[in-house]
Amino acid sequence: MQGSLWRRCLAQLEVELPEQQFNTWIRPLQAVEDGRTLRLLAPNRFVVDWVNENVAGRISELVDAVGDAPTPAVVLEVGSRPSAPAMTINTHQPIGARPSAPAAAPVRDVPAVLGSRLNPDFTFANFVEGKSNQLGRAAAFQVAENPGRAYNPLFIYGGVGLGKTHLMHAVGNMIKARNDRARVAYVHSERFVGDMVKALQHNTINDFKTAYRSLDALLIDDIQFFAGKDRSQEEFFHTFNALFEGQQQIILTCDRYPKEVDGLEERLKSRFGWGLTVAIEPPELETCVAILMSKAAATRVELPDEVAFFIAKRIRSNVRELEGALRRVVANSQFTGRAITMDFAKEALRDLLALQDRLVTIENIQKTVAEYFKIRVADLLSKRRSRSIARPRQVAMALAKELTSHSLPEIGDAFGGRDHTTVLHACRVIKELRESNTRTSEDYSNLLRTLAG
Ligand SMILES: Nc1ncnc2c1ncn2[C@@H]1O[C@H](COP(=O)(O)OP(=O)(O)OP(=O)(O)O)[C@@H](O)[C@H]1O
Repeated sequence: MQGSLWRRCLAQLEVELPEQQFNTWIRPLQAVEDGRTLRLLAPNRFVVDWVNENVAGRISELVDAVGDAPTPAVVLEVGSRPSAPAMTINTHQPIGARPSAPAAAPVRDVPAVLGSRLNPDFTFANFVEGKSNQLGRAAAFQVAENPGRAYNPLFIYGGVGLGKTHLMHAVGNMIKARNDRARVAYVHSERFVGDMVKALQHNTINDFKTAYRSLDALLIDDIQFFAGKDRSQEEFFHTFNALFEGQQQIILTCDRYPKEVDGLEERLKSRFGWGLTVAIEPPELETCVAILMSKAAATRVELPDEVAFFIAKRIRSNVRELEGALRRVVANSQFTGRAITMDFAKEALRDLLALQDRLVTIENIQKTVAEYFKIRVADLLSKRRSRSIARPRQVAMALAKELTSHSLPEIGDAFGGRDHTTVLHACRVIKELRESNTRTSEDYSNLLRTLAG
């Protein structure tokens, strides 16, 4: 059982920390208490580093406050207890709900209704690691090594084309590589909805249910498509519960943090947070360059460093666009027989770059918003809180969220180093005001038109 001292600390931390932080960093900790020491075992070094930097002091204070004298020493390290699944610190997880997968199913193939749609090209080996995706990759790798037991569900979210699907397939491929009898299915959420509708029409919903529930791992991509589809959510809710209780692995991706998906049932949102929720951020320049080099090497194309840097600097939106640009350069070079040089790349990408130049940047938004409200950009970045500055700042933040692929922390940074929760708050306020206040609604629409045409 989980030690009572840590349980009391946990209860307090759950109240004090934002839910996402608590779920990501604190919930995965496993506690071992012996009266003198409270050992906190973290699944990997990222968790250790984060806890050390952000909450270690607070944990010590809480242990001081709630522990018996003499206060136990707190030790934080990477590790896990041997019987991890039953003892994982997960206040919602039914402990020992079902110890193992159902007894030997007669056929171990993925049922026909699902088909195995894993893409063999998406592996860990060709996934380039960088600061932006480090935690996501580490978590995915652990899930692949220990499906159903490391983090369940694993929820990966982030903007388009940043590698969520790639990571998800990488997990599936690794699970299959380690155990070719494992039933792993990748299903886009639109396909789930479509298959379910068909099953209802053809009266085969029971087969549909059995098929999904017999999996060892279910990977569902882009779950934002479930929004507003109540019957599918209902079905998925039961599938989720059945898999979760059987300790079968669930991996989900989404273009945003689960709580922010409008039209998704609360009970699903809360379940999505039971395991680990990780964000994939847009890659920084060096990672973009490394991705380009790796993709070029995979197709045996020689890509000079300076050209890789040039493409990475100019195409900043996402990895898919980056790949598209590289493909275009390579195709042109193969077609014309010319070597890939800087001049060649500039020429090959001329149209794309012109388009890119017209894309909206945060700086551009700040400039336009400042002009519109007749204030200075510096005001937007300042700490001033008067309404005449704070409201335009919130509008600018909401526009940055809507029109760019930058993450909330990046937007916060670009507005004078603000926290991502401030950006989130701004987006919510503006969304509400656009519905209730004509003035704000008009201002916002005018700005949208100016910026995005
Ligand atoms: N870190 C990376 N290393 C190598 N390739 C990457 C990386 N990140 C993304 N990619 C590549 O970028 C392309 C887009 O990635 P992917 O389809 O996984 O994005 P996504 O986040 O699922 O996007 P969407 O939300 O649109 O589904 C893929 O070809 C993928 O291989």
